[in-house]
Amino acid sequence: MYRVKEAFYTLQGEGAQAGRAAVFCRFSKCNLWTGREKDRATAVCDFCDTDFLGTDGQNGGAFETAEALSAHIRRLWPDAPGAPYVVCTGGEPLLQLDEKLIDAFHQQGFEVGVETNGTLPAPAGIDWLCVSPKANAPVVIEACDELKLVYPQPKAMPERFTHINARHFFLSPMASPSAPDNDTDPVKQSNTRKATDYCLAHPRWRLTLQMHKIIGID
Ligand SMILES: C[S@@+](CC[C@H](N)C(=O)[O-])C[C@H]1O[C@@H](n2cnc3c(N)ncnc32)[C@H](O)[C@@H]1O
Ligand SMILES: Nc1nc2[nH]cc(C(=O)O)c2c(=O)[nH]1
Ligand code: SF4
Ligand SMILES: [Mg+2]
Repeated sequence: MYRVKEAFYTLQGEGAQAGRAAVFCRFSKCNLWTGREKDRATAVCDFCDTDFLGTDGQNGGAFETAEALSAHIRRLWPDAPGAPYVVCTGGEPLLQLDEKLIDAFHQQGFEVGVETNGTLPAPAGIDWLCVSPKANAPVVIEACDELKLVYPQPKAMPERFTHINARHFFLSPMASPSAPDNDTDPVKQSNTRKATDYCLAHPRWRLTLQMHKIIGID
């Protein structure tokens, strides 16, 4: 059984695939926060900008089989040329994503991207793996396509992750959890300046912005 909070067609807003059309499959649950506001202050990850509780979002639900979920996601891809792309996110997708589901997405013609906090092993077959470490949570994934670190995190500064075998190293300025866009988020504006300064001083790192919050889409 796979539990999905929501699924929607949009542009990937972050990282090296930013601007690419994708179906986002947002899995329910996370291992670093319950998703309840009352628990945020004591959570390992306390800045999450996402509601991943339950299965009640748009196109959400509980799916008995990998075939059922992959067919559901396929229906959200347009009938037009261009390589179909699904981004598995959450919550923490690696609590649920298994090889069976990756195979089923491939059967439907999708390339499979994953956004993970890196604390759980990744199944084989992922086409694009993005690891985004959180506070002092141990990262067990040692190779990925992109390392996308939310900045600044006092317990997860960039130097801790440069040993990871990644094609790209990104800093993503930390947004206020509930701000709908950048214009109404002075904390994010200040964090963007800090991330910019870090990248200028450490050119291995590149700046990435949450493009969807700039252009006002999901
Ligand atoms: C909601 S998480 C879900 C996937 C996975 N649990 C993870 O943390 O990578 C999706 C992406 O949003 C980023 N994110 C979450 N809260 C954020 C915030 N307040 N500001 C900037 N990025 C944030 C995460 O770091 C991650 O790259
Ligand atoms: N457009 C858009 N791009 C994204 N990239 C990563 C996201 C996520 O929440 O995993 C995300 C998201 O929520 N929306
Ligand atoms: S950002 Fe990722 S790791 Fe942190 S609480 Fe949200 S879903 Fe979990
Ligand atoms: Mg998001």
